[in-house]
Order: sequence, then structure tokens, then C-alpha cells
Amino acid sequence: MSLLDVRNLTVTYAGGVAAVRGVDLRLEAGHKLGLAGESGCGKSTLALALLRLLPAGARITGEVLLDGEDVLAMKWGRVRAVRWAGASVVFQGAMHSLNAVHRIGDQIAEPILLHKKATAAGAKRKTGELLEQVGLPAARADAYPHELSGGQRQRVMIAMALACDPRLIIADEPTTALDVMIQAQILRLIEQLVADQDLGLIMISHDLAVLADTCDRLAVMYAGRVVEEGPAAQVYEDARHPYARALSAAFPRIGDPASRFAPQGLAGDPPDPAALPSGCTFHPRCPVALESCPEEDPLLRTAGPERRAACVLVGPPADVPRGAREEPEPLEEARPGTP
Ligand SMILES: Nc1ncnc2c1ncn2[C@@H]1O[C@H](COP(=O)(O)OP(=O)(O)OP(=O)(O)O)[C@@H](O)[C@H]1O
Repeated sequence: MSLLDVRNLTVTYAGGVAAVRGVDLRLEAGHKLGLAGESGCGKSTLALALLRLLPAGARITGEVLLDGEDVLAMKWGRVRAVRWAGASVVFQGAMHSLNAVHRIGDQIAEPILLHKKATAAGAKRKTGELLEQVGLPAARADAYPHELSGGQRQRVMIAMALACDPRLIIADEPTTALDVMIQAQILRLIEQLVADQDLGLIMISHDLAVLADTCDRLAVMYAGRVVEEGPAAQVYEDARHPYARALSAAFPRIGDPASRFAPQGLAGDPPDPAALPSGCTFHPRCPVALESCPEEDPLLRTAGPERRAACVLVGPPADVPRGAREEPEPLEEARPGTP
């Protein structure tokens, strides 16, 4: 059984905003999956949907099996427990996620007291251990967020995410606000923790190069769909979907000085998810679109060993046509998620 098995996940916000459309993903313990794509392609919505953290009114269908248990079918009490002990999220911008008026030690201890039912002394001890695990002295527990640097605050966020010994970490742009040196340190820390504790990692970033460097597999999203998925190095170096190729070409290559000065961009803007183009949603921007692409909505198909891409140029579809699946009743999030 996979640690995480996402099946046909669809999220629609109020106003018909189709933010995530029929996503299938799998992740095993000890593995790292990178989720890439332009701003607005649905990466964060997908991450939030995994733990039912979406705002009220969002409609979700599909299955999110975490260790075989469907998060979308759980009662709220179970969802809250799973948010810390099953999977937890490291958000971008630690300054906004930490409470400015509480010492960081108290903030790390809170979920341990609440979800692990630890004693005050036990929670304090665990907090010190967590701080040391993320490379901070245990004594920093007494500090307030403003007394720490950006990198230290992001380490605190990681310590918080690990507080209840989760099996899966979802890191949403964990290093975006940090300078390159600190970014590299935080990425290495995350990699080391994942390896040491046999965790699963989903890392979200618009930066394909960072994901290719950190993750085993990459999934590239466009307009709410995964359009390419496969081993990280292969997707980065030799993408099969024209969008994934364009995204990859937008990053300079180490050892190729020319690419540093002339990374290629992609013309046009991502589509409005409330008014998606017909057929393949990428066709208005696609440099190799066929005449049939405005009519044909391509499913993911086999693009090599352990590789899939959603483009008619890749070959015939490998999957069950989505329309042939049984569509379950949508889950309408009734209230904002509280930890
Ligand atoms: N609460 C909401 N209500 C309505 N639409 C929303 C809401 N949150 C996000 N959206 C829309 O859903 C789409 C996907 O947004 P999402 O934030 O998931 O994308 P993203 O790939 O994570 O982007 P970014 O990299 O900028 O964070 C966007 O068009 C966004 O405007």
C-alpha cells in the first residue's frame, strides 16, 4: 500500500473555478515528489485539499488515501488528528505562519500537548529535541519569532511540522522567501529528515530546477491537471509535454553558460480556470499544437518507463478514460479548517 494515493482529485471553488481537475498521484514512504507549474496552476489547492484545509464552499471529489484511509471521507475529529500525526504542512513565509506574540517553544509544544497528550515536561523535552533536529539550539525555544532570522524561522516551521511524528510532509514553497545559501541549507535539511525518518515528501515550487535537485519524481501541473510525471532528472532534462519542456527551458542550466543569459520563456498567460480553453487547455500557447488540439482533451499516457504525459504527440492514452469512471458525490467543505 502506498503512503499516499490520490485518485481523480478535483477541486472547484465558488464561481466555477476549476482549480484542480482529476489529479492522480502516488507517493511511497521515503520518496520525494516535486509539484511544479506556473502561478495559479493549482499546486497549493492540491496540497490544501490533501488535508482538507480548503476554504468553505470548495467542492472536492475523488479520493485521498493516506496509508489506505480516505481523508475526504473522514469525520472532522479524525481529520484534525491526521493533520499533525499523519501529514503536516510547511507553508512559505514563516513570519506569517508563526504567532509573533508567543515564544517559538510554546508554538512547537502546542500540537504535542494537544495531539500527543504529552505532559508539559514531555512536550518541553520533545520541543528541545525537535529544535536540535532542525539545527537550532534547544535554548532557542525561549525566543520570539522576530528574534530569529528568516532561515531560522523556516527551521522552526519544519520542527513544528515534525512535532507529532507525521508520515508525510507537504512543503509549499518552503524556501521561496530565503536567499540562495539559506535556501540550499533548508533543502538539505528537509532531504536529510525525509531520509532519516523514512517520511514521504511533497514539495511544491514554481522552481523546477530546485525540485529536480531535491526530489525523486516530478509532476508538472498546468491549468489544474498533471500534464507530465516521471523521474525528476528525466522530466527536467527531457520533458515530453510541450508545457513541461517550456517550463524546464525557462531555467538556466549548470555547465551551459549560454542558457544563463538566454533562458527561453513561454508566450501568453495561463488560462482563467473559470473559463478554460476547449480541448487541450495548453493549445493556445503550444508551439507544436495540431489542428485537432482545440477539440481533443488528452489524458495522461505512457511516455516511457514510469513516465506519463498528457499530449496527443506522446502516443495513445494508457489510462481508463476519465469519463468512464464512476463520479462520486462531491464533498463540499462546510467550514474553514482548524488545526
Ligand atoms: N479561495 C479561492 N477562491 C476562489 N479561487 C481560488 C481560491 N484560491 C485559489 N483560487 C484560484 O484557483 C486557482 C489555483 O490557485 P492555487 O493557489 O492553487 O495555484 P498555485 O499554483 O498554488 O499558485 P501560486 O504558485 O501562485 O501559489 C487560481 O486561479 C486561483 O486564483
